[in-house]
Amino acid sequence: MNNNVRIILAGPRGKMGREAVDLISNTSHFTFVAALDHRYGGSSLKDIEGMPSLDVPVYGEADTCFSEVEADVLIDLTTPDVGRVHMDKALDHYIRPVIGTTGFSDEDIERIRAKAEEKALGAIIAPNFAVGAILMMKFSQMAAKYFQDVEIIEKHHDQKLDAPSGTAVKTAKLIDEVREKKAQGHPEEKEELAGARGADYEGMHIHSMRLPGLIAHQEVVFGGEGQTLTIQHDSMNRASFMPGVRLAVDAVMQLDTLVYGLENVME
Ligand SMILES: NC(=O)C1=CN([C@@H]2O[C@H](COP(=O)(O)OP(=O)(O)OC[C@H]3O[C@@H](n4cnc5c(N)ncnc54)[C@H](O)[C@@H]3O)[C@@H](O)[C@H]2O)C=CC1
Ligand SMILES: O=C(O)C1=N[C@H](C(=O)O)C[C@H](O)C1
Repeated sequence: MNNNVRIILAGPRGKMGREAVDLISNTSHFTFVAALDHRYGGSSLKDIEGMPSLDVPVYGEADTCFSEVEADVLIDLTTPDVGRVHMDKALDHYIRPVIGTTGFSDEDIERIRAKAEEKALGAIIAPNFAVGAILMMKFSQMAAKYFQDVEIIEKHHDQKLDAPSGTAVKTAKLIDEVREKKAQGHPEEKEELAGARGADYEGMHIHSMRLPGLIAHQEVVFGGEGQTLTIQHDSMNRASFMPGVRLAVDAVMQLDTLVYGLENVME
C-alpha cells in the first residue's frame, strides 16, 4: 500500500462528495491536494459554505487543475457528462481515476480501458462502493446459474439523474455472464402502457423507482418452479460507500489497466 496518496476530488459539494471530503481528510495516508468544482474555482474549500475548515485549493476547470496540481488519484463524484470528461482528462495527465459517478455507456468504459492500457495506469469505475452491494451482485451471479428468470428492481432518491442505476446495469451484466439466454415473460405479452415491463437487458427486465426518502436500494428477484429467491441490499446512508472508496483508491495505485466493478479488487 502507498503511504501517501495525493488526491483530487471532483464534486465536493455533492451528497457523495461531502462524505468523500471527510474520508480523504481523515485518512492518514491520503493527502487532499485539490478539489474540482465548476462554481468555486479560485477559492479554498474552507471558504465554501458547509465545507470543513480545510485549506485545499479549488479549481473550476479540469485541465488547469490536472496540469498545476501534482496528484496520484482523481475521485469523481459528479454527473455522467462531467465524469466522462474528467476520467479522460485525468488519464491524459497521468492521474488515476476512481470514478463513482454512474451513467456511462459501454463505449465510455471501453475508451477508458484502452486509454488506461496505453498509459499503463490504473483506473477504476465502480458503479457501487458499498461492500454489501458488491456481495448482492456476486450472490445474484451465483443464483443465476440455477435460475434463468430474474427481474431487477432498483430504488433511489428522486434527485438521481441516470436510470437504470449503474448498480442495476452492472448486476445485469454479471448475471448475463452465466445465465442461459432467455426472453422472459409470455412470448405474446404486450405493454398496454409503455414502459410497464421496465427496461430489457438481454431478456431480463430492470425496473427503476425514484422517490424522496429513499437512498439506494436494490432487489434481485429470481423465479423458478414453485419458488422465488430475493437478494436485497439497502444503503441507509452515504457513509456506507466510503470504505469502498478507500479500498478503490488503494487498489488503483497497484493497477495498470481499468477495473470496472469493485468486486474485481476485493479479496
Ligand atoms: N459508486 C457509488 O457507490 C455511488 C455513486 N453515486 C453516483 O455518484 C454521482 C454523484 O452522486 P450524488 O453525490 O448523489 O449527486 P449530487 O447531485 O449530490 O452531487 C453531484 C455534484 O457534482 C457537482 N458537479 C457538477 N458539475 C461539476 C463540474 N463540472 N465540476 C465539479 N463538480 C461538478 C455538483 O455541483 C454536485 O455537487 C452520481 O453519478 C451517482 O449516481 C452515488 C452514490 C454511490
Ligand atoms: O445515485 C445514487 O445515489 C447511487 N448511484 C449508484 C448507482 O447508480 O448504482 C450507486 C448507488 O446505488 C447510489
